[in-house]
Amino acid sequence: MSDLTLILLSAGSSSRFSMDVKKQWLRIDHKPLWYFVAHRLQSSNNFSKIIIVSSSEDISFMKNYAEYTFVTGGKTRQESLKNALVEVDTEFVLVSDIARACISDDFLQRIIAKKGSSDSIVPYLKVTDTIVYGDETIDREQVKRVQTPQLSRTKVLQSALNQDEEFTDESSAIVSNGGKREFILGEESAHKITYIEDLNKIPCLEAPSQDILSGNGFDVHAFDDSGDMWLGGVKIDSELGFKAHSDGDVALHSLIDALLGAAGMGDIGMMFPDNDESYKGIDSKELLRRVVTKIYNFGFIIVNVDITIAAQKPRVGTYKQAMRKIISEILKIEMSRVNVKATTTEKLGFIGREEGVGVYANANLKYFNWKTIG
Ligand SMILES: C[C@@](CO)(OP(=O)(O)O)[C@H](O)COP(=O)(O)OP(=O)(O)OC[C@H]1O[C@@H](n2ccc(N)nc2=O)[C@H](O)[C@@H]1O
Repeated sequence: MSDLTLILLSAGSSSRFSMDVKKQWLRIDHKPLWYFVAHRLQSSNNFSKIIIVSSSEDISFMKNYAEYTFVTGGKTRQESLKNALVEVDTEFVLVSDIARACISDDFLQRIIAKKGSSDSIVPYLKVTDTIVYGDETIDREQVKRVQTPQLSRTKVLQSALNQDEEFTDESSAIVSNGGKREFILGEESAHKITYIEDLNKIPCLEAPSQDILSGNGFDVHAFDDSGDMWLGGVKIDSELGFKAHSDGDVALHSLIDALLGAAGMGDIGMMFPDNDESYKGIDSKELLRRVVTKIYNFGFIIVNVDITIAAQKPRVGTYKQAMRKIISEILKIEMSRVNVKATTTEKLGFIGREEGVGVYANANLKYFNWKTIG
């Protein structure tokens, strides 16, 4: 049984990355970055446990990829680390930032080889530039650029993090609390992805797969006599409405299921339960906006969508263009990539008996190709 646990911190907001996609969801082939890093480190060493720290929204999607121990992060890196340490039951712990994607096997083994020789094993890089601190030029031989992963004695680290002061790395907390650290030479390839430009400095990452990811949706709603009918994001002139918890826009619900399906994110009822009071009467365009935000945040782009409304009534011909316009605006794609069509069922079945409307939808996604930027 290994005496070493791996903690990967991936709860950052990616605010400095300033793109729709959160950096932990950049793809390498089909693997999101967080999973690429965890899988790469797992292949290099037999850890007792691998703990991934992220937001609850990310964790619910991360579980699609692997069965690691997932821990919800805190407001700061230190708080996230304290949350993760609760799950550690080994003498030693290796902590790394998910944004350091290209940690080589040699680098990892050099750190692990030092296990036990100090309270904290800390990789660093030398500085070659002239360093001016305030107005004073300081001796750069004394300056170290500290990296992760850092290997700590678990109990020493837990004690060090109980101080009030916030630290940006484990070794600083440990030394501040009277512990010892030993520096070892790091490596440039363990560069941390912070800004978009950093993507050009990460040699080990191959481009995302360019496969098309296809999903489909189907939804049905019965008519009611509310006279408040919304369909495809557009108000329909009708004495009828749709029986529903939300505004009943069955076309947008079907489109949402197609988008979630293509992304592997389950279905609309999982994301917006129809017994949740906060969705009572909600405008389904708002539900679609939340899904689109999640789609872009998690590293997808929308290629095209196609919607088929199966209904004896209302006739939707005159509304199609308005539907395509509002849907393309919400999806942030050209209107030419949004198709809306309609069909009757030749008076067959519940649709033919004018009891309600059914809608089929297809959506095609791709991974955001970060290799084409910067
Ligand atoms: C939009 C919302 C929110 O207001 O309600 P409506 O306005 O349509 O009523 C819901 O998201 C609309 O969810 P939708 O998925 O269409 O509702 P349902 O068909 O009742 O399914 C609800 C949930 O039950 C699950 N489900 C459904 C059918 C089934 N045989 N087994 C299941 O486990 C589905 O995975 C779904 O997550």
